[in-house]
Amino acid sequence: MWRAASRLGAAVGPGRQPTRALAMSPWPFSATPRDYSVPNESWSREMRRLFDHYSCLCDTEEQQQSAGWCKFPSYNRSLKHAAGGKYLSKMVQAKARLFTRNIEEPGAGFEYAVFLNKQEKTSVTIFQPGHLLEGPPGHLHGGAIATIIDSSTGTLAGALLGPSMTANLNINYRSPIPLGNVVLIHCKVDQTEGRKTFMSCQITSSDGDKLHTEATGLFLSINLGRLFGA
Ligand SMILES: CCCCC/C=C\C/C=C\C/C=C\C/C=C\CCCC(=O)SCCNC(=O)CCNC(=O)[C@H](O)C(C)(C)COP(=O)(O)OP(=O)(O)OC[C@H]1O[C@@H](n2cnc3c(N)ncnc32)[C@H](O)[C@@H]1OP(=O)(O)O
Repeated sequence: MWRAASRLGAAVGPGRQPTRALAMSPWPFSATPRDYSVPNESWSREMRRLFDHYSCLCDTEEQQQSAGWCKFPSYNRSLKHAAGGKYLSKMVQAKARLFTRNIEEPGAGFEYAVFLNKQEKTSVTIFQPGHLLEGPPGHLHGGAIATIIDSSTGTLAGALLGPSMTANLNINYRSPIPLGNVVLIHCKVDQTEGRKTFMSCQITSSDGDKLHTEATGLFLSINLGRLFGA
């Protein structure tokens, strides 16, 4: 991992602090990673209500201990996820952006926040799909549904196992999702076998009454260095 990072020209390694190095860097980038999964002006009342509800479950250290919930930060680059929010390098993939965070207009694309319960190996994503994600008239594109499922299950797999990749995803689309409607994406780990983690996922309306989508997926933990040819 360290070897792969140094191949990227990163100022990381045992005993080295990339964020501090960045603070002294001449590059015009922020050293503080922006968390995109926080309320903005496009969030509906329902989206904010759900955000507050899950945030309350993980408000204090004490509550985190008992309930096991925490909000997972969401950056706009997967390299930052891999490095715990820090920049690994300014030079590599400078234009690369995480697919779900590359529409800049608030509310136009994927507005979401992931809450994890590591003890129970579950997560809930609150998701408000924007108007640029249209498939059937007025409704969410099936590929966008697959994307948010992949991101939600992938985040849970990544948080529990470290770097991992989707090997398989099976999706049953049960009822269309209207654009702008807030939905919940419930993910859980069904089974772990060595490097393999089998997950399942359901998308429901925010009151839980309507089932929109069901999915299962297989994630394989990987050596991140392999992605960079190490
Ligand atoms: C991406 C890393 C980022 C790091 C992140 C760190 C923390 C994460 C935290 C937050 C993340 C934030 C956001 C997350 C957002 C999005 C997540 C998106 C994830 C993706 O969007 S990711 C892109 C799509 N994804 C691919 O692009 C994969 C292409 N693919 C491959 O790279 C290889 O294919 C790989 C690595 C999957 C396996 O390769 P490999 O060489 O390591 O393993 P191998 O083939 O030997 O298989 C070992 C055992 O798994 C079984 N097996 C394999 N594949 C199977 C299948 N499909 N069905 C059933 N069983 C299967 C074999 O049968 C064998 O089983 P057995 O051991 O029993 O014989």
